[in-house]
Order: sequence, then structure tokens, then C-alpha cells
Amino acid sequence: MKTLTLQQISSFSPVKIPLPASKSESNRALIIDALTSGQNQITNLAEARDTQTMIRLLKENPPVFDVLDAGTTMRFLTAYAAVTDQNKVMTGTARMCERPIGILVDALIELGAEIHYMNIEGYPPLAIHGLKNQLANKISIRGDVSSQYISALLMIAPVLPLGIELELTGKVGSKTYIEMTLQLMRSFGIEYTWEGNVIKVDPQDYQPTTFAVESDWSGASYWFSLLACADQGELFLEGLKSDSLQGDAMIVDIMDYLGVKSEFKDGGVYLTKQAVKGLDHWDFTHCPDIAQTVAVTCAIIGQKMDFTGLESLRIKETDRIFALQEELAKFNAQFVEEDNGIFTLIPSVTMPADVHIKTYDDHRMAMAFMPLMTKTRVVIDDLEVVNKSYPSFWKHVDLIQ
Ligand SMILES: O=C(O)C1=C[C@@H](OP(=O)(O)O)[C@@H](O)[C@H](O)C1
Ligand SMILES: C=C(OP(=O)(O)O)C(=O)O
Repeated sequence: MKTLTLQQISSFSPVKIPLPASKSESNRALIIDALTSGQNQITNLAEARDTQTMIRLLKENPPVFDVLDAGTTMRFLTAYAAVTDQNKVMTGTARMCERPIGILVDALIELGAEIHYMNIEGYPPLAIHGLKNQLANKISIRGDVSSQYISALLMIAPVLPLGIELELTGKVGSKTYIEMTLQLMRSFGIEYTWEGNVIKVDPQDYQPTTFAVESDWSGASYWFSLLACADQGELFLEGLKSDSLQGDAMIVDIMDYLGVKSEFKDGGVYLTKQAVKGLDHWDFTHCPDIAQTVAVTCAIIGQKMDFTGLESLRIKETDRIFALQEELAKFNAQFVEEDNGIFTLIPSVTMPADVHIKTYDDHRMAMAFMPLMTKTRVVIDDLEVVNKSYPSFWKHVDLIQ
């Protein structure tokens, strides 16, 4: 593992950040493209390893789809391999094989797919033996574990002979990602209805389309945080639109309370510092990927805050709750679990002269803790971990002088 040392820098001159493209949008566009005649023109695909893995697997079509640590790639390709009636082994890193997939597999089996667990029931690796005849089109699916199962099923729905009527049960998390899936499908000519908790997609053809992937709002969140934590600075984040398909654009509203002003113009967003308005509580149910960003920001700027909607954080690249608690403690901040799923962030009062951050094979741990460099010298234990979603991240950090 290569470590990286970030020297302390509390103020910086205006910097333009050429953000990478969204891996979530890219991976959806790639699956849709694979399900159509391939006449689409998709531009600005993400540099993220998760997307590059998807591109490679779709192109080379090996008998084993090893997705590494990419959740969307695992879930979307599982549904894709089933609906295209392929024999495929789906596998990934050790952590990927601890991330549940049973809810998606059950739904695909109900639709008519043949899928077996090769090791532990409910988890990859999987042996897929295709979907020859569709047996059902009304499927009930829990919404409280991962929205990626729902997105995976929705994207294959138009090419199923009977379509899909999907009833979402229980609490539905990451709803913004389901909306992203449906809006992207609509860009490729698909009609759907979403009434109450039922989403209905009839069999229909995806239409050849020109689609440009937007810049990545999740990756943008670290730059908002950097400015919130700095004494002085200005940033321009290229390629972001206010009316985004990505729920993580919510970072604009959160950071407005935490001292960052956003102005959309010139094909991006200008960030400047403003007075901290303060924020008592935020619900991350529909934007789980920015919870780490906000927790670290609050810890650094001295904002005590309650976090809810963090249920899915324990089953992502790592147990993100545990990882946050451990690493925040290194600079005397706490992330305390109260009753009813509430976590209280108690900010740091004293900052050590340097802090060594472990990243737990989680790109977002490395990137979320980067803004700590505004207060102290930071050592990041695995610099390549960012490659999952943002390979050029450290190159962009170098632009901050
Ligand atoms: O559909 C997507 O692109 C994603 C959905 C979210 O996962 P969950 O639905 O599992 O919360 C998010 O955390 C992940 O980074 C990307
Ligand atoms: C959770 C994430 O990704 P995935 O679930 O696709 O691995 C993420 O990028 O934060």
C-alpha cells in the first residue's frame, strides 16, 4: 500500500477542479446500451474503476464476471446476464462477497432465472444460468437494503416479454438513485409509471440516443467540504448542473448551512465561503454516499449535528459507521450512536500535530478525510483506494496550493 502525506494548508487561491464523470450514471448508460442495438452515442463515461470494469466485462464477455469491489457493476450485470440468458459466474473482492444480493436474486428467480449461490446463500459468488421463460411480472421487493436491486430490475424490465410491475415494500432508501434510473431510461425512450409504491414498465424498445454523462456530485462533495474547512479559498467545480439526475447534489443545500455558497454559471458551480448558519440534523436516507463527507466536515468546523438514514452504510465498501468512528476519534471527534438510528457527531476540540487515516478499502474514507489537511498534517494509508470512483482525485488535490 502506498501512503500519501498531505501538508497542512489552511488557505488557497482560486482553483478550477475538472471533476470526473458520474459512475452511477455511466454504469446505467452502459447497461442500457448493452440492452439495445448499441446505436447510442454515450459521451463522458466515468474514469472510475467501477465503470471501466463494467466496460471491460461487457466488451470481453468472459465466463466469469469479476466486478472487483463495484456494487452497481455486480447488481446491474447480474440482472443483465440473467435477462440476456447467459451462463455466468458473478464474483468480486472478498468484501463484495460479504455484500448481500439475495433480494435481487430472489426477484430474478421469481421472474424465471436460474441462479445458484456458489458459497453462502444470499451473497456472491453466483452461478447464473439465464432466464429462458418469464414466469411472472408482478414482483414485490424490499426497498430498505439497497436501491441497486430495484435499479437493476427496472433497467431489464423493457426487454422482458411481460415487463415488470414492481411493488416496493417497507422503507425505501436511496430513492434518488431509483429516480436516476428511471430518468435515464426515459432519456432512452422508455415510458413508465410510478404510482404510490408501484413502478410499472411495459415491454418496449430502448431508442438509440445521444447521452452525455454529467460530472460526479459525490466526488464534488469533497471540494465543498475542503472549502467549508479552509480559512479562505474559492473553487470552481466544472461540469455540474443544478438540475442533476444525482441525489448527491443535495450537498449544495447541506453546505449552505455549513459555510459554502454555491453559484451555478459558466457550465459549473462557483464555491465561495459564507458565514456558517449551523445545522442540527440531516437525514441521509436518499444521499448515503455524502454522509462521510458531512461527518468529517462537521468534526473539523466544530458543528455538532445529528445524522439519520445511515442504515445502508454498514454494508457498503466497508462498515462506514465503524470506520468513521475509528478515524474521527484520531482527532478527538466522536460519532455516537443514540437510540432510533440517530448518530450524534461531536466535533473535535483539540487537533493533533498529525493524523494517520486508515481507509478500510473505501475510496470515500480517503476522500472524506482529505479536508483535514486544512488543520493538520494528514497521512492517508492507501492512496490508490480512490480509483474506485475518482482516480484523478490526488492530482486535483495537488492543484490546491
Ligand atoms: O445506484 C447507484 O448508482 C448507487 C446507489 C447507492 O447504493 P444503495 O442503493 O445500496 O444505497 C449508492 O450508495 C451507490 O454508491 C451508488
Ligand atoms: C457504495 C458505493 O458504491 P457501490 O455500492 O456501487 O460499490 C459508493 O460509491 O460509495
